[in-house]
Amino acid sequence: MAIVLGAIADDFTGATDLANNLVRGGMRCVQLNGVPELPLEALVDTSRGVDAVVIALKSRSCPADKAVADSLAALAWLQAEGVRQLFFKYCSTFDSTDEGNIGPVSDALAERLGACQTVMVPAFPVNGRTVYQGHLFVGDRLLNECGMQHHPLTPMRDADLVRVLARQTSQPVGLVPRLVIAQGSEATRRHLGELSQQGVSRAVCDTLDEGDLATLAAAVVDFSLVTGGSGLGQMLPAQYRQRGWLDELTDPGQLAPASGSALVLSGSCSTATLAQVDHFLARHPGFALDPQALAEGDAHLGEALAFARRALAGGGPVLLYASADADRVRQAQQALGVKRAGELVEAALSTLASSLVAEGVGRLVVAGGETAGAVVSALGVRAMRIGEQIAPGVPWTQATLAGREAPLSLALKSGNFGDTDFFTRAFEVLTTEGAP
Ligand SMILES: Nc1ncnc2c1ncn2[C@@H]1O[C@H](COP(=O)(O)OP(=O)(O)OP(=O)(O)O)[C@@H](O)[C@H]1O
Ligand SMILES: O=C(O)[C@@H](O)C(=O)CO
Repeated sequence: MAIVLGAIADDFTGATDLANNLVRGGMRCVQLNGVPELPLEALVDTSRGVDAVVIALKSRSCPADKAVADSLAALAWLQAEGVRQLFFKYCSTFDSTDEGNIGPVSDALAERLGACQTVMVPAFPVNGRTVYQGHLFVGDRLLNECGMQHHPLTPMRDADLVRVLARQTSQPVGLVPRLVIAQGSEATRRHLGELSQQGVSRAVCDTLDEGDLATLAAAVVDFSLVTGGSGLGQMLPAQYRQRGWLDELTDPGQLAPASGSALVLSGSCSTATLAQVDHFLARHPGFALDPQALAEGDAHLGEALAFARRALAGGGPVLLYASADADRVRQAQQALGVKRAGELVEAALSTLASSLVAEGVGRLVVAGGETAGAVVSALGVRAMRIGEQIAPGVPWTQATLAGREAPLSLALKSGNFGDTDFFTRAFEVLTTEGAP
């Protein structure tokens, strides 16, 4: 059967989040990192069939024109592969700035696809992200009070998504309210049609729970372009199956047993990650990277590497992190600039990953989407298979690396996903070589 869904994710953790939900919905899904340069068949084994391809980009916080260019290149590749529906995946906390990139990328994709209207469905209720009257909540807090107002790159200081999106696009933005969604998919489709007649081409959708997501999935299954978080991706496979676009439920297959030592790299400063770092450090060794020390030369990075080597020789797992609270992030950003502080951390974690994977790390957890994009690109990971779920939105994945016999097991954790014990639990749920 043809590829049903092509997705473009604006960061790497978001891509594995979506791929995970598609696999759990019974789709055979492949994640490709960066705009592919070769046809699918040249990149992965397609003999079991592929229902969905998720392309991970690092386009969330780069300049809007680059995000648009990369997304259009990814779309061209997906169109050449012949996908039925296009999904633009962004964060369940709608991470963006007033310049973009959600608005400009959605506009460019819609224009190229000839889509008169698309929906914005960021909600991911299982992880506490819901939308009501167009306002995004994380748990019981509005988006701008949940910690996201301190994000190092895309601080979210407004919870009203209609207003947030309106600042990023010249397209008219409207709302599909819960009152309509509660009446079912027919009423929702009708409401979208009415909005379209009024010229509203971007529809932010309220969503309180998975029932609402299922209703929305049924209402938009025939749209050429949908946008949102992985929650919508969780519900689309059932719609595709009803239309006969998918084979009966497929077994996503198991990953090979993992091998090699265990390392966690964290560049995420999100609230959940900070608690996970503390929890890990109470049990295992860790080294804190300081962006200002990194700016002074290679010595700090050398210390981190030496620390990791010693600790990994002791059995691991080991944590190397730049994760810091809002005050320390602000301090680093004031001294170095926002961009440079982020780049120094991403470059350091990428260098550490490359050295330590070459020396035998085989189980790697990376926290943070931008961080994961940098690390995974530095490792040269082009394609990933999805395996067991560690927490909602975070699966183990496996990649084949040039010059490495055993596959690398990789988990890319979105900043605010996972319970406090995520970094230790991740290694416990992974099947390792020699385990009974
Ligand atoms: N101590 C620090 N000072 C300044 N910037 C930092 C510091 N630590 C990390 N950063 C930067 O902050 C950014 C964090 O973004 P990242 O996407 O990796 O995490 P996240 O937003 O929590 O994750 P996600 O996008 O998956 O929710 C990165 O660019 C990282 O390099
Ligand atoms: O949707 C989410 O919250 C995540 O997949 C993500 O994109 C974090 O970067």
